[in-house]
Amino acid sequence: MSNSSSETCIQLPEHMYQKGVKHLCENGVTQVPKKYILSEPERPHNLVVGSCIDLPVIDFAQLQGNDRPAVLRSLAKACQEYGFFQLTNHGITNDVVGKMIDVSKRFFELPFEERQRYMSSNLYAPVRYGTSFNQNNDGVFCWRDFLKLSCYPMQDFAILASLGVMEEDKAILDDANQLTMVNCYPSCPQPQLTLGLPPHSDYGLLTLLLQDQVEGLQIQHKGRWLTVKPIPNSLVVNIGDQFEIFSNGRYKSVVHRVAVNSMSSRLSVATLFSLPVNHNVRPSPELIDESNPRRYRDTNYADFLEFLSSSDFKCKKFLELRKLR
Ligand SMILES: O=C(O)CCC(=O)C(=O)O
Ligand SMILES: [Fe+2]
Repeated sequence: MSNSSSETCIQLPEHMYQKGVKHLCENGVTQVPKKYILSEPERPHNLVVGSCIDLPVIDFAQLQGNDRPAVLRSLAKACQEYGFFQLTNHGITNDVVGKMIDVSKRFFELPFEERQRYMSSNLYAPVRYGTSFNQNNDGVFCWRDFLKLSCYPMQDFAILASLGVMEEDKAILDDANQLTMVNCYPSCPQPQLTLGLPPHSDYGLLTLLLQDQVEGLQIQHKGRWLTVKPIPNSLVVNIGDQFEIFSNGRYKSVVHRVAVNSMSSRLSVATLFSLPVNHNVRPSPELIDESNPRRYRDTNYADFLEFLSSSDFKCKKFLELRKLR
């Protein structure tokens, strides 16, 4: 397959892209339109040779038992080294996990006219069907459609115990926001030219990700892109920017991206847990001392949204801007 040059690649009217990738595919697009083609250095080069990793696995059932101290140590190590881990035995039954994936797939299989009812340009709409990352702003579009759902927040955070912070700091979790992004990455005729999601870190505290059995998530580790091997019925958990700040840099919000493939469509359900819009996040006082001074300035979600609408969404720039020098 050739690396299509600008002379041969297709261009469609802008309103076609705004309707989403699935809609394009349903309308018989067999080549990646120019709108989605990344510049040469930004393209995924390790689609074929990309190494697959087994992320550290945390067994949630063991966390509740006698081995808790050892499991908390493994959890801390995973958050420091990878910023990611897979969670097994999380208590959500396989039946519920299967139904979540199934109902999500069925949404994207609805006729376009049905899906379109949920489209909105308002970033705060509680239910929103959209495409790319930020379709109002993206220069190059990514090969993803999504359904965003505002949810009732979860409550239990063993991860705070792994950092060793005390009760009062758990107040950070009061009034938190929970957003669920159901991501659909349709199969792509030229996956070497585009990405399902560009390199980014997640803005919130934590992200829990349920994925089907199709590989695609890649994390940056020691300068390489590593593909996460899905474990059936498990959740991938990753540290977000707010948690990196709260932990004063002990835990890492790691850059990741999504590669697409020509064989099958991929589905993931990402639940992003973050602080309320106007709540400031700052390093926990318990994690600051003379030898480990405060490393980040106060920040909130409104700052992040402003960053998103004002500049290109690239790598870790937001977190870099919050660092104290
Ligand atoms: O689909 C995936 O595997 C990752 C999704 C993701 O990174 C996100 O929604 O922030
Ligand atoms: Fe992400």
